[in-house]
Amino acid sequence: MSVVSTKNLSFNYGQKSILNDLSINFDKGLFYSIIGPNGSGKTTLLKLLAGILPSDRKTVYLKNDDINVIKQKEIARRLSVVPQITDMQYEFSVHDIVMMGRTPYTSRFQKNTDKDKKLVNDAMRETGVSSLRDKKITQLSGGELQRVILARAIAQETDIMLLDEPISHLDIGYQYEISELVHKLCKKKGITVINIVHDLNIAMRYSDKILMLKDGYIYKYGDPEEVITKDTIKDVYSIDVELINHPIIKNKKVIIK
Ligand SMILES: Nc1ncnc2c1ncn2[C@@H]1O[C@H](COP(=O)(O)OP(=O)(O)OP(=O)(O)O)[C@@H](O)[C@H]1O
Repeated sequence: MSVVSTKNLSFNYGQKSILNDLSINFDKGLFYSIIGPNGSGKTTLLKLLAGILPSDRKTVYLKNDDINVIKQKEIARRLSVVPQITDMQYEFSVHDIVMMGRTPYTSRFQKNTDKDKKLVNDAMRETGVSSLRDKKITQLSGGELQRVILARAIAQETDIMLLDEPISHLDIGYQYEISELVHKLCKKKGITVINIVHDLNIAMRYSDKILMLKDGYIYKYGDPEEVITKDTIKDVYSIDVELINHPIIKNKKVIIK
């Protein structure tokens, strides 16, 4: 069953057409990657799926509900977002930010429950930010901030997680750890992950399905090895690659020639 879907979704910024007639279903518990060149519409699509950008009626659905008729707080109980750029101007602590993941479940003056505290501590531990607990959010490195924002999304306990290049600022160790963690959340908790990623090898390794965008159109959609081929990469990114079998990992590796 689809937990998120689009039906003939199009989007313009002013006169400029950004997305064209996208119809796609995202099913429960699968790991989806969205790939495509800079400016192909990936972030725009993610924002429409999250209800951050307004969509036309009956073009974006969470289960069977048109996202336009779902209240913001209810959307936040169903879907969490790890955005590309998080502009942190306020002097919140890391712990405060992760606790904000619990906001969809609490009323204004309600105190945090034991469950809230446990979920927040667990999420901070899983993302390796427990030692930063009392640090100001404005004093973090790009990679630390990315992990804190992921912790907030985990604490939000949603069935759907949308991530916009969540590993772009991470060192190679954390790139691997965070990718593994998000994959584990998907497979163990049945969370549907929709992940924008530039690294084709990461996409190949973790995805159940890949959506490849070009100029706001779905260029190709399917299993990783159907989508990432010499021909599609040449056509979409204008580069020559080889796909080779790796002796240890089961997925093919993309090598630039
Ligand atoms: N607020 C905005 N106003 C006008 N045009 C915008 C706005 N945001 C994005 N665009 C344009 O929409 C197009 C798609 O942008 P989008 O951010 O969705 O691409 P992307 O595939 O995520 O790119 P990247 O890989 O660089 O992050 C681009 O041409 C961009 O310049």
